[in-house]
Amino acid sequence: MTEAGGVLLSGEDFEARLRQIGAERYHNLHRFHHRLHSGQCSFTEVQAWALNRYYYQAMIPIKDATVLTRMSEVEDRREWRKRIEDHDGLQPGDGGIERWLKLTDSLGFSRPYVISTQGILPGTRFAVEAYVEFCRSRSLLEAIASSLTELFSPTIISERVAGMLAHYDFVSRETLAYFSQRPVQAKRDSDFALNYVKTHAKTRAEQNLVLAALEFKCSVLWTQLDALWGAYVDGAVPPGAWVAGQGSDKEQAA
Ligand SMILES: O=C(O)c1cc(C(=O)O)c2c(n1)C(=O)C(=O)c1cc(C(=O)O)[nH]c1-2
Repeated sequence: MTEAGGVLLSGEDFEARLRQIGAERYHNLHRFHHRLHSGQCSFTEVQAWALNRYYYQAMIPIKDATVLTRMSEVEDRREWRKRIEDHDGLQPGDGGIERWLKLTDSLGFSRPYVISTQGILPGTRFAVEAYVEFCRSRSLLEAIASSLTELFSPTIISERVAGMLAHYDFVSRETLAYFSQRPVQAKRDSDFALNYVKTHAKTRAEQNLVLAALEFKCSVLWTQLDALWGAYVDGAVPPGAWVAGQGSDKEQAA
């Protein structure tokens, strides 16, 4: 049947279109990730990546909390709240944000500096804020669809951990512990999100909104890496953003 936006895609074709977006646009294809995973990043570039990505990590549970408030089904909330628990942990010293801070600790940053986010790039801030705002203002279907990049994250995470362990003597399995939990969590989360969009996008127009949400999210991830490349590989650090030596434990103590 033809309707607004085209012919309704079968579940199989719809999923294939989603996977095609990942194959063409996911941030595993970005040159910054090739540089990071193949050992070509300087220590400063790895520091900049970890410092900036902290903001993404810190905002994910806030994004997920806004999505949760719009879920009217108990089963959906029960599933979705696990995402918040993964990042915030169930007690102090636990959870993904804490594990990310162990990474920034190991790279020499002081925690108050990282948590303040004062040194992050404007490009990081704008991209992450756009993601949170998208999830706040668009339909629940689009908000859930925008998390579907996680379908593709287990592969990039295994490439990243293997590559970074092989090439950088300043990282270890312990300092990369954040990533040890993510593939299982991402699989669980993306199974739920994929099933949700396949069940709830009942018209082609809705399917198109889901596809567009995934494209938008790929751009959120891509833009963050563009910002890192411009600032720390090309050397055009925007005014006010972190430069090597700032925000360190040593600076804090001085
Ligand atoms: O390491 C990565 O490349 C990567 C990618 C993504 C993603 O694809 O959005 C997430 C994560 N990691 C991640 O750790 C994470 O907690 C996460 C949550 C979400 C989301 O959209 O709700 N994506 C991602």
